[in-house]
Amino acid sequence: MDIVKNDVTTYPAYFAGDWQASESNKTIAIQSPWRHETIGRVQAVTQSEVDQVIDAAKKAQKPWAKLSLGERGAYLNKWADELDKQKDDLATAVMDEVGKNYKAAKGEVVRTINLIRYTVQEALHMHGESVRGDGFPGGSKEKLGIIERVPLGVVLAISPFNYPVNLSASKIAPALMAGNAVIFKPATQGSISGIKMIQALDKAGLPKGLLSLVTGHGSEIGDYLTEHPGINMISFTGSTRTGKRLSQKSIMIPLVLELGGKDPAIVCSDADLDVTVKNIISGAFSYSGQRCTAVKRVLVDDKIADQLVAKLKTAVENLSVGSPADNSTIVPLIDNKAADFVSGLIDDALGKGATLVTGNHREGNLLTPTLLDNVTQDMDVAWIEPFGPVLPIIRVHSLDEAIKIANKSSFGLQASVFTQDIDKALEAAGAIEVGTVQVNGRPSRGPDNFPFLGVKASGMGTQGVHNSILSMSREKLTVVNLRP
Ligand SMILES: NC(=O)C1=CN([C@@H]2O[C@H](COP(=O)(O)OP(=O)(O)OC[C@H]3O[C@@H](n4cnc5c(N)ncnc54)[C@H](OP(=O)(O)O)[C@@H]3O)[C@@H](O)[C@H]2O)C=CC1
Ligand SMILES: O=C(O)[C@H](O)COP(=O)(O)O
Repeated sequence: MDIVKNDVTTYPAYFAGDWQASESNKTIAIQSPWRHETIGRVQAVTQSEVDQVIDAAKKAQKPWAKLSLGERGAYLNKWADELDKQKDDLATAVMDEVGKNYKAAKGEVVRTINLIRYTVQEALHMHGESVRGDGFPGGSKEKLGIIERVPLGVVLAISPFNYPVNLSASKIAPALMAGNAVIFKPATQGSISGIKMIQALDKAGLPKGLLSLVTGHGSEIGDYLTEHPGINMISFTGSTRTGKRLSQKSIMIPLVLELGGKDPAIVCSDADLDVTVKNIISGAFSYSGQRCTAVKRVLVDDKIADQLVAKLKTAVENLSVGSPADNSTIVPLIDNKAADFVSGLIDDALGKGATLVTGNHREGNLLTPTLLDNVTQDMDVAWIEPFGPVLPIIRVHSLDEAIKIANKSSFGLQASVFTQDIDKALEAAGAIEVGTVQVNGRPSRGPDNFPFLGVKASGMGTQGVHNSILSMSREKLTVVNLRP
């Protein structure tokens, strides 16, 4: 029941299998970050509606969990088929709503279709185990433990703006395959893409009540959802600030938090500079740096720093800047506030003596890619996540110094090490306090069958298809006491 008025669509929320307007009679306007106009309106869902959908989810979860894995998987495969039919439309929605370039938006949708199908296959191939008691001193062989994985109940999935389709489905698909019901709260800027994605799931004929989509500002309904006693697990991706709040508000339920990052690219003196530059540039600047796994600082050995900076400068100046519809790498940031934040970090660094190599032009929320050299540890840009197209270069005297600075960050998502010496790479990988170290490659969440995790302020728990299914289920032990 999308309502179109003056060319602007008002989208309903999805309450227990029905598309409905909220009783609040309030909607939220979604502004396109690059078309600079309202592209749709979404419902501001109320607390009592949250109560109702959680109640419905609780009821629908029980029969869902009784279905066989194959039956659950059939719904999800139909969902993937529907998304495949709609992939151009969905990619356009992502591009319009969050300003991702069309090619990357389409890539996100295709990745999501593959992720859903892979999740089905992964769940089909996961199995429990059994154990006999005689492995423990005094235990007996007659005690047969059957260990199965059972669902947690109702999973709350909260996604960020920058991957509105993929980071939603990567929570919803494993939750459903593990036998849970889902309450899905998309980022407000990202809701239209989320709604379109759920319209496809609805077409797959999912049982009513099993999944609901609640739109509304996190600042208004976020705490209510998080603290709700009907929620049994939260899977969250977003900023460290919101993630910390969730971990304070939620009460004794498992959480998986994928949060911010300040991923360093450590460049040793023996690095292959062409490989290094290619990876740093795409790592730092794709989607204007609005990725948690973007390269957010370079720690380069003094001996090759001049050479590296010259090559990076040329590459940065060749990046396309402009409209997502033209497939530009550098696109307008999600809003003006985000652009103000990045500009503030650049100003702070320049005020404290950093060298502007290139960039630092701004038109509204479109910032040109900016390279800062001679960044020092007293500058905010050395430590704070910009979520924008600025790359600070910190010169170091040794790998040890690079590792020390890398580890001084409060974040611990990923790090890259560029060197042709595998022993050195492995030594560094062992010493850097992050979830993942990439040797001679840019930080990256995928491929989605890999575990994905952050430590310190970058998160808690692990995603990736297999781990997501594990995190959304628990062990259940049945002990059969056999006759001796
Ligand atoms: N490690 C990772 O995998 C990733 C990390 N990120 C990080 O996310 C950030 C950017 O994403 P962004 O969307 O701005 O992050 P936010 O933390 O602002 O928002 C993330 C989600 O949380 C919701 N939210 C806001 N307040 C609350 C609350 N009190 N309770 C519950 N939910 C709430 C938001 O809703 P609403 O939109 O309505 O405010 C949104 O759905 C960056 O720091 C980035 O590094 C992003 C992607 C991946
Ligand atoms: O939101 C993010 O930035 C992602 O989790 C990173 O995903 P990517 O490495 O595939 O871009």
